[in-house]
Amino acid sequence: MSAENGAKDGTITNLPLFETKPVRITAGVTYKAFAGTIFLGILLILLFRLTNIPPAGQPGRLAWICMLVSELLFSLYWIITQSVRWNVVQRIPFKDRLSLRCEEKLPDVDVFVCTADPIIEPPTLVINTVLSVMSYNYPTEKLSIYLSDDGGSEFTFYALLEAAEFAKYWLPFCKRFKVELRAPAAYFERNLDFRNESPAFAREWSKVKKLYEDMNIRIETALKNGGISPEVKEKHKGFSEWSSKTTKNDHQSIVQVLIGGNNSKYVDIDGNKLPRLVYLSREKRPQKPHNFKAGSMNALIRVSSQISNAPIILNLDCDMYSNDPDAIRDALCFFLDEKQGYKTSYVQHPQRYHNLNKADTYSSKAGVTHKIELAGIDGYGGTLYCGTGCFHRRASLCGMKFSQENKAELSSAKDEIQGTVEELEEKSKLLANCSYEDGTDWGKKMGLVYGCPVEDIVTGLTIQCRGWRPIYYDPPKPGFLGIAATTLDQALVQHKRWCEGLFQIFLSKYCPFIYGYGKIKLGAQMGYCVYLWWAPISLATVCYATVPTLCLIHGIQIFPQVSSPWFIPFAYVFIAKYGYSLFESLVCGDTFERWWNAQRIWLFRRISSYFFAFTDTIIRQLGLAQMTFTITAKVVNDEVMKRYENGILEFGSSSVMFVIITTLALLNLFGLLWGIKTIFMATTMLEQFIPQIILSGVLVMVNLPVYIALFFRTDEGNLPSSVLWRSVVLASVASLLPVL
Ligand SMILES: O=c1ccn([C@@H]2O[C@H](COP(=O)(O)OP(=O)(O)O[C@H]3O[C@H](CO)[C@@H](O)[C@H](O)[C@H]3O)[C@@H](O)[C@H]2O)c(=O)[nH]1
Ligand SMILES: [Mn+2]
Repeated sequence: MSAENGAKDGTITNLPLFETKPVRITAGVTYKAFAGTIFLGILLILLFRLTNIPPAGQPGRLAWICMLVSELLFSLYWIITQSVRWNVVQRIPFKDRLSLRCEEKLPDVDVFVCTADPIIEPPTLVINTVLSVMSYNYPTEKLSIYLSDDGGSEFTFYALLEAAEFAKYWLPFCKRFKVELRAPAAYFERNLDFRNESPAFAREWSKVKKLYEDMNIRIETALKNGGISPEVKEKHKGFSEWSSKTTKNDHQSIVQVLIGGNNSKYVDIDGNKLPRLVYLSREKRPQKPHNFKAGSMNALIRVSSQISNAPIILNLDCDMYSNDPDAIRDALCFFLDEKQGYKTSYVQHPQRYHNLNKADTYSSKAGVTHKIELAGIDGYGGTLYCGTGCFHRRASLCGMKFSQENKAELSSAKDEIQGTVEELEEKSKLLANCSYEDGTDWGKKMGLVYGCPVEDIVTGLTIQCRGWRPIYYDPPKPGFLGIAATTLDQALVQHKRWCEGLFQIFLSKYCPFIYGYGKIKLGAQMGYCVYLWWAPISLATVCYATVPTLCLIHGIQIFPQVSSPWFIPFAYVFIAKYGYSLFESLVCGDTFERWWNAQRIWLFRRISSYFFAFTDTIIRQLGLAQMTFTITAKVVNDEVMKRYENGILEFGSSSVMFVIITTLALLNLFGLLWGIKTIFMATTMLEQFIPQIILSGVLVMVNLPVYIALFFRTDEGNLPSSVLWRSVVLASVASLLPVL
């Protein structure tokens, strides 16, 4: 307290605006000793495999070699994952000091929100995100919000117009009553106890809620009618940009400054200025590649440089609303700190979600990833840029190299910007045209990097390699909340895209070990590979989930028998690894149930998403296919939602991914049944198969919901019989084929 008081007489300037603390979930030595024992176990396993390869001609030789390769892959991966556990750090900003010291020189901030499709990403969802950032506790004259609409939809434009109107009530309401949650949908969903509130509040609350609901109805009605009424269209010149020929993939640039300029109509009902609000839909032509989200971000960077040119940029996906009205101030501590701030390129928040069910069925929470792994990479200065919830320094995002000299202040550049709103719009349109980037460094050395489905990760890497130091900030109260996948199909498709992109980075010139060599720390290079290796590691999992079972069915032994001393390292590594994984999850706030579900989802991802990502990436590397980007759906019907809330896995289609999952589940069921039969027949060879029977048993337990969906469920989310037949055939053929 006394230090804070000292601020007034200036002594506080030597107190930092943020602090970095090491995090220990176990004492360093304990963990290192423990990891050492696992490492020893791994070496013994590899030694056993190497020294016991069956001679040529004996059945099971190939199977044995597959196991050897898998164990090698697992071992390498285990070593890689150590990097993110040895140097975990926590960042703590002091926004009170910021307010005391920097209130006058707070920089301008531009917020970019990306949307791409009015059906998959409903306009009412998009404007919730927009409203949550418009109402930040930040000087409104320093705040600009840009919505990039890759859907080129007049519904989204219309919704944004409505939001601009509603903001006149919403902002004063939030500020007057210090509302904590500033995304209206989420806010009004909460039950309030009006007994503790003043009558004035209750009155305002009902009034604003009514305004909000009416607005939503207007937007949804327009969508349902498939068009916007002529009366509405007359009210804004912007609608003239749409004609009957406008489609998502074929239209000119549209830039509309909805709020901005010094016109008095841009104030809220209390007479306070509103933040600037801009709608952008960059030009799209069918013959021109548009580079998906990366393309839209680069158009945003250029257009905003024309209109507000703020030195700090916050980048959000359309489903990710701000959950903390002070998030900008927290982030600024990392940029404005007098000693270290000038090195900061971006401040990444973890991706958190507001729609998780209790069991976290699809393991979206990823507690260990967020609390340990990502914070562990930060310890080596390698924080990943994750595409949303990220504050950037405009200079570093635009390709500038870090140098000690450019300690340039994060001052605002808006004085230089001149011209009427119309002039700005016209100039900006040119910057959003698809031909603008021809022959430039955009997508290569400037802005977000093109050509990769995880444009964020690769862009973050290039920024670090230019000498900047990003920060991973995981606040106790989530800064942003998005929508997690609510069906298995969505979850697997999303992970397939990520995994493909990640593996592609590893195979490209951006491979961290090569591109990052000498530029980022070894720990960071390894940390990247925890994710970039998802695809190749899946091969080891596919092998482990099939080969031992197939061997079991054919009476081929693949693990040391239980009485052999060689069995000890296998058992130890298995138990220690999974035991520690459970411990970590619990420490990160998960429950046993969530951890168990996570194991299932990891298995599913690896045998389907990641495996397909591996094969597809190889095909793409051979030049046989082109990059795609499947947008993750953000809405599902009520029935699906109900099942999700009850933690029931949602299959409901005959996707190939499901066929693979089911085939493996059935195969292991066959294996286990064969094992049980052997136990009852009590033959002498039983002992040597116990490890394989246990493995099949564990896999069967993990797959229980699959059997239930196959044989017992009758709801729409079950596994269709076509999947059953196909996988029965596949599993039977696999078990009948001889094991080499
Ligand atoms: O052509 C496109 C495609 C997508 N988007 C936007 O990109 C965002 C992310 O797309 P989404 O389908 O929600 O993908 P996710 O898998 O949820 O996104 C994660 O992974 C992406 C990389 O694969 C990152 O870009 C995202 O920021 C990150 O949240 C959304 O706001 C989209 O509107 C565009 O603007 N243009
Ligand atoms: Mn998303």
